[in-house]
Amino acid sequence: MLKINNISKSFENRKVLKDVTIEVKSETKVIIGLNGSGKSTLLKIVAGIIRADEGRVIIGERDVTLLPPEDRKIGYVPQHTALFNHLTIKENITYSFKNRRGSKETMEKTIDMLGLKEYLNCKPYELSGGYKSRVSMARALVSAPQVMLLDEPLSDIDAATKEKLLPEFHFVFKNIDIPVLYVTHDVHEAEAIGDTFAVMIDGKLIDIDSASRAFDFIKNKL
Ligand SMILES: Nc1ncnc2c1ncn2[C@@H]1O[C@H](COP(=O)(O)OP(=O)(O)OP(=O)(O)O)[C@@H](O)[C@H]1O
Repeated sequence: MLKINNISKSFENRKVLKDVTIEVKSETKVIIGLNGSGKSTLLKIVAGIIRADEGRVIIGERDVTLLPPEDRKIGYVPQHTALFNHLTIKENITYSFKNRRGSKETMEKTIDMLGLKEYLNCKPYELSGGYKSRVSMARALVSAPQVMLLDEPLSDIDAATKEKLLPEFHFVFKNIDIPVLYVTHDVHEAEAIGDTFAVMIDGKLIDIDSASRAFDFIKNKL
């Protein structure tokens, strides 16, 4: 279980997260929101990249609020993630594996689930955008995280490739059976990947019962 309790954050005296509280069980919770509503800031706080002004982040029984990113056991796929072009796909994936936990078995399972076996000796520039997304996902998964965070991981991907990837990612999330927090502004993507949904409006997070209600909610609040 991931618990985000009463998180607030200001930048230059402007409050961008306002008392955000959310619980994510072993499920994929999608946060839908407009540009600038605070989604990436929330993920970065959970990942430990930036510090909240107030509030706590709890993973299972561990309060990780003050821990550095590498001690949180979190897999994080940032927006516009970059791969190392001079390294092979295998080296890109094992790069984080070498520095963290995770077993050879987890690595092989991840590579298998994401259909990357035959590309291990390629360089990133030889792969399509869709396959690069699979590699970014694999890189986050090989260290056997207790929570996965994904910040618009398919924002650079064309619609047809997205159609193909979403069910595959859905399968991966079901298989790893940990809390997954997935950020997007695309309602169709949210529906395809999510078990539960929340909408971020101007720094406030509200649980909603279906992705299709997100924009009604946003319009009513604007
Ligand atoms: N380091 C920073 N310094 C100052 N302001 C920031 C910083 N990071 C984010 N902001 C501001 O905080 C607000 C929320 O940004 P955030 O990136 O979290 O939104 P978002 O919902 O992820 O949007 P997008 O979909 O465009 O990525 C924005 O107004 C942004 O300009």
